[in-house]
Parts: sequence; C-alpha cells; structure tokens
Amino acid sequence: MPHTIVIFGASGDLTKRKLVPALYQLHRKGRLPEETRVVGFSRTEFSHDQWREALTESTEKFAGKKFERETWDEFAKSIYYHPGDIGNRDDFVTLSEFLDELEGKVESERVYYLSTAPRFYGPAAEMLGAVGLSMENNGPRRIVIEKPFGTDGESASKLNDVVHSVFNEQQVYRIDHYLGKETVQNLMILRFANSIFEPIWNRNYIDHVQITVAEEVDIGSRAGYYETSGIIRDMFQNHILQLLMITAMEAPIRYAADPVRDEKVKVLHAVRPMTEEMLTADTFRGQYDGYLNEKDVASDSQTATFAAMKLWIDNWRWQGVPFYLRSGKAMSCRTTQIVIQFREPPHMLFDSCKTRRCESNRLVIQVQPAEGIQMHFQTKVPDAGMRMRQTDLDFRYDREFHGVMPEAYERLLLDALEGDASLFARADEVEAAWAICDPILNHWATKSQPPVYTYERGFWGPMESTEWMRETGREWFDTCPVLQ
Ligand SMILES: NC(=O)C1=CN([C@@H]2O[C@H](COP(=O)(O)OP(=O)(O)OC[C@H]3O[C@@H](n4cnc5c(N)ncnc54)[C@H](OP(=O)(O)O)[C@@H]3O)[C@@H](O)[C@H]2O)C=CC1
Ligand SMILES: O=C1O[C@H](COP(=O)(O)O)[C@@H](O)[C@H](O)[C@H]1O
Repeated sequence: MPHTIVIFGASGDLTKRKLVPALYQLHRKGRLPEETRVVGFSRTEFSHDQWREALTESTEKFAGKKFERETWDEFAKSIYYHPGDIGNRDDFVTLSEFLDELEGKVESERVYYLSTAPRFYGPAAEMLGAVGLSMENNGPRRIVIEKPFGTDGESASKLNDVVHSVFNEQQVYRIDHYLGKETVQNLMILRFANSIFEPIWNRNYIDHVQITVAEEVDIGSRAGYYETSGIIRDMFQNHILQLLMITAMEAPIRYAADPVRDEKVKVLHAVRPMTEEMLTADTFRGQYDGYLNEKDVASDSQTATFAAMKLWIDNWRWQGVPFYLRSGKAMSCRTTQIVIQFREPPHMLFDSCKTRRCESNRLVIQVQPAEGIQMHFQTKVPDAGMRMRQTDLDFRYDREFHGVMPEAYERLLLDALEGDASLFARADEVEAAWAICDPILNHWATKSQPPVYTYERGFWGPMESTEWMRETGREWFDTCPVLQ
C-alpha cells in the first residue's frame, strides 16, 4: 500500500536537521515502503521545487558523507509542499484535496507528523479531525507527536483528551528519540535475549543503578525554550525515565507495542512517591556558571541545567536498590551511560582488598557516544602475589559491526510508517512520567526550594553533587568514554 507522511512544521529546524535526512537515509538503504511520499505543511510560501531545493541544501549538510546526489534526486521526486496555517480550517480542506489528488484516491497509509511548536499539537489534531483527515476509511491514519508532550501532568492529560477526541490511542505515536537509539533497544536485547544477566538483575546482586545523561553543550541559543523547560522537563520526564523503565522493567510476554509498554508503565507506577523529606534529601539541582549571562536568560533565573535524584522502585525485583539519575548541560563530556553496580563479595579472602576498598563488579552500558557495554571485574595482577586490579570485558559496536550507527529518527519514522508503536510512548506512560516529575518541579518552585548549586563548565555538575553521593557511601561513575 502507498504511504504518505505529512510533516507539519516543514520549514522548521527538526524537519531539515533530522526528519528529512532520516527519510532520505531510509530511501538510500531501500527501507522505505514502496511509493512513500513526503508532504510538507507550514506557512512559508514554498512551491514544491523551492522546498525540494531548500531540503537538498540542508540534507547535503546534515547527511554529510552519506549524501549521494543521484539517490537524493530520485528521492526528491516524491517530496511535495502544501503551504498552510494550522489555525486555518480552509488550509486543511485544501491539504485534504491535495493528498487525495496525490494518492489518486487509492487506499494509502498516512502519517501526520507534528513537528511544530507544542502549542499547536492540540489544534493541529483537532483540525485534522474537523476535515476528516483522521478517518480510516481509505487506509490507516496515524499521528506522530514530538516532544514535549505537555509541561506537566495536567497539560499532558488535557492534550491526551484533545488528541483522543480525534484519534484513538492505537493511531497515536508520541516520540521520544532516545527509544530510537540502537543502544537503548540493545538494552532490551541484552536483558531478554541472554540468559546470564536476568538471574542477577535484581536486589540480590545489585547494589544500585546510575543513569547519567551528560552533555558537553550548553543551552546554545535555546534560552526561550529552556527557561520555561529546565532539565527536568527537557531530559528527565522523557529520555531519562525511558532509560529507567527499560533498565527496570520485567520481561514483556512478547515484543509488541502493548506488552512492552504495559511493563514499562508498571515501573513508573512502582516508583515510590516522594514525600517532602525525600524531595529535600533526594533531589538536587544545579546551574552552570555563566548560564545567567546567556542571551534571554533572566538575571535571577533559578532554572536548573543540572539535576540529580534518587528514586526507589517498590517491587519485588528492586526493593532496597536506589536508582541515581542525573543529567546536565555544559558537563565534562557527552556521555549517556547506565551503570549497574553489583554488590561487594560477601567475604573477601585477599589481603589487598582488606586494607583498601576494592571496586565491585560493574556493568556499564554506554548508550552514546562510544556505544557498547563493559563488564568490570577484579583480575589478578601477574607476578604480584594476590594483588588485583579492576579490568573489563569490552564490547564496542564500532569494533564489532561495520558501518555507522543509524540516526534514531530513521528507526522511529520507519516504525511509524509501518505501524509499530513499540518504541513510542503511550498516553498513560507520559502521564505517569509527569506524576514523578511534577512533585519535584513543584517542590523546586516553592519558597522552601533547595539551593541551586553553581558548577563550572566542564565538570560533572556541582561539587556538592559528588558530596551528596558520597554521603550515601557511593561514588558517581565519572568517566568519559574513550572514542576510537
Ligand atoms: N529541533 C530539534 O532538535 C528538536 C525539536 N523537537 C520538537 O520538535 C518541534 C519542532 O521543533 P523545531 O523544528 O525546532 O521548531 P521550529 O521553530 O524550527 O519550527 C517550527 C515550525 O512550525 C511552523 N509553524 C509555526 N507556526 C505555524 C502555524 N501557525 N501553522 C503552520 N505551521 C507553523 C514553522 O513554519 P512557518 O513559520 O513557515 O509556518 C516551522 O516550520 C518542537 O515541538 C520541538 O520541541 C524535539 C526534539 C529536538
Ligand atoms: O530532547 C533533547 O535531547 C537532546 C539530547 O539528545 P541526544 O540525542 O543528543 O542525546 C538535548 O540536547 C536537548 O536539550 C533535548 O531537548
């Protein structure tokens, strides 16, 4: 069946930087369903050719070495543009006519991709409904919604209501691009396609888990967005909680959208609600030095560019195992890693570990940029009595597999076109994620707010965060991955 993807926000940054380059890569690799057409919609008055030209330039820039002119020209023939305003019903009527004409009224699968400012998500869905574009009488209709999905639980729930007034949940694909990353999907493979990890993946063997998403970049020119967002809305409510869910979930009964999402949501429901004491003791925020001088940032801004927190998951598998989550801008290096820190051996035979503390086993899942997995364990130092040192088994994607890692959007766009929602967030999932974040945001907004610790750019967040962790008798795994 032919496919049409309609991108709302066609002249925007995400479209040119990620969406169209990803669609082009899928075409280049021969993965796009046959007869896939791309239709852009935004207010800028482009003709089809003008939009194609603009995309040629940007795709060449963003696809880099993978750009092949001939292949692109072939792909560009299936790109079209329809100017319009999301607030104008007539523009949706003409869009509908244009799509019918393009598809020749043949049964086709359609994906509507909302890549506009979040305030347009609800109105765009309503307009699609108002002119009958959500009706599935001539093929499946799906809607993809970019992040952020709401700014708190209440707004997310309202947005869900609006979207559900037009589309049923099976038609709705809420994007979290972290789920499109190969290494995040590999975490499910690691856990559920191997038999050696699952038996020890629990409170009996694991002391704690650390999830770090550190970015070297600062907020750049995004102050307008970031000042109202901050690190919790930007990274925790979505990407970090997704990593937490996949790390902590039970095995789904099969790999399909609902069984996977059922298990993920159970994790969020099992996260212990934070009391006032916990909010004070177990959440931590920081701001990089110089943030207040960024263009469009208020001089007394309290916006957090760094946060750390300790969560507990109250279920049989994880009772008593703290999950430490942290993320920040302008940190030491770009690294997303999940550290599974195992318990110490119950009894130490060797003197070298009696006089000093030896590190216990650790599994480090490098989500990016040095994609891979390392297992750390003690090894005997040769010719040195019974001295030992931490060494590792090191799996690296770049050594094992040739070719570059695909962009997350490639996988997600293809899944949306093919109707597989496994790697998209469900309505209850986003609302449950907000239920964890809202109390933190509210606590930070009150008078009794915790301090905003300043940190130097290029550090692992505020020094106090290191102290905060040390007080629990543990250490952050502050290691930048080695790129080869
Ligand atoms: N950029 C990124 O890296 C990321 C973006 N996102 C999300 O994706 C979404 C898009 O982001 P981004 O591309 O950066 O945003 P931009 O501001 O660059 O683009 C917004 C787009 O919306 C269009 N638009 C604005 N008003 C209307 C209207 N009334 N009717 C029709 N179209 C309209 C604009 O075109 P025109 O003015 O021509 O109408 C433009 O194409 C946002 O929700 C963002 O949060 C998520 C992750 C990363
Ligand atoms: O959604 C977002 O993610 C990026 C980080 O994504 P990554 O794939 O580069 O890890 C972050 O920089 C941005 O602030 C946030 O909006």
